Amino acid sequence: MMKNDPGTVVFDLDGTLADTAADLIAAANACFRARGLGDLLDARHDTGIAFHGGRAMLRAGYGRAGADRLIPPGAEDEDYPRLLAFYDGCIARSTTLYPGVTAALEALAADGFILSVCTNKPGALAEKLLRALGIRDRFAAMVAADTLPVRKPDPRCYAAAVERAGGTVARSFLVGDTETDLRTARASGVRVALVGFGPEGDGVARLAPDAVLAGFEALPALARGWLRPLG
Ligand SMILES: O=C(O)COP(=O)(O)O
Ligand SMILES: [Mg+2]
Repeated sequence: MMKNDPGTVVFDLDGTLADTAADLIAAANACFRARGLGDLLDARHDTGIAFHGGRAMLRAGYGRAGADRLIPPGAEDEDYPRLLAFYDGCIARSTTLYPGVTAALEALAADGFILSVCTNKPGALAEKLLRALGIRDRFAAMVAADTLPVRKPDPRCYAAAVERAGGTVARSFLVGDTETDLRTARASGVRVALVGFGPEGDGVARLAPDAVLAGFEALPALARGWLRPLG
C-alpha cells in the first residue's frame, strides 16, 4: 500500500452530483420530434429513465410511440449521435448540482481526500458539464464512457478513476445512483454509497448498498468513517 494514502472518493456524475434529467430528456425529445413522434418523454416523470443513459432514453421513448408509428431498425444507432449533439447544445440549461455538493467537495478536500469522477457520460460532455457547474477543478481525474474501451460496471474504469487521481482502490469508495454503480463497486471490491435523493428516493436500499446517502452533508463523516484510520 502507498504510504500516507489519504483515501479516494469516486463520484458518478448523472443523478449523483448533478440533476441532469431535464436537459437529457430535452435532447431525447428533440430526436423524437425529428422523427415526427412528438415529445415522448416527460421531464417531470421520467428522471429515472434519464439517469440510465442516452440509449436507454431512446429505447424508452420508442416504446411509447403509438402502435401506428413504425420505428425503423437502426433508429437507435442513428439517433444516439443526434441526441449527443442536441445535448451538447443544452447541457447546462436546466441542470443543477444537488444541494450541498459544493460544500461537501470542499470539506472532503479540506480533509485531504482525493476526489475523482467515474461516469458513463462521453468524456467531452462530462468535462463541459463539470466546468459549467464550476466543480471540474475539484477532481484530480475523470474516467468517462470513452476514456477506456470498457465502461462501468467494468472494474477497470473504476481502477483508472482512482489510480489516475493518485489513489489506490483498496482505500477508496464510490458514490453513485444506479445499479450500474453498485455493480462497479462490487466488481472492484470497494464500498458504495447510493444517493437517496434520486427519483427512487431511499428505495435504492433494495440494491443493498453499504450506505444510502440522504444528502451530501452526510458525506464527509461517511468518508472519515470508511477511509480512516489509515490501513
Ligand atoms: O450517461 C450515462 O450513461 C450515465 O452517466 P453516469 O454514469 O454519470 O450516471
Ligand atoms: Mg448516475
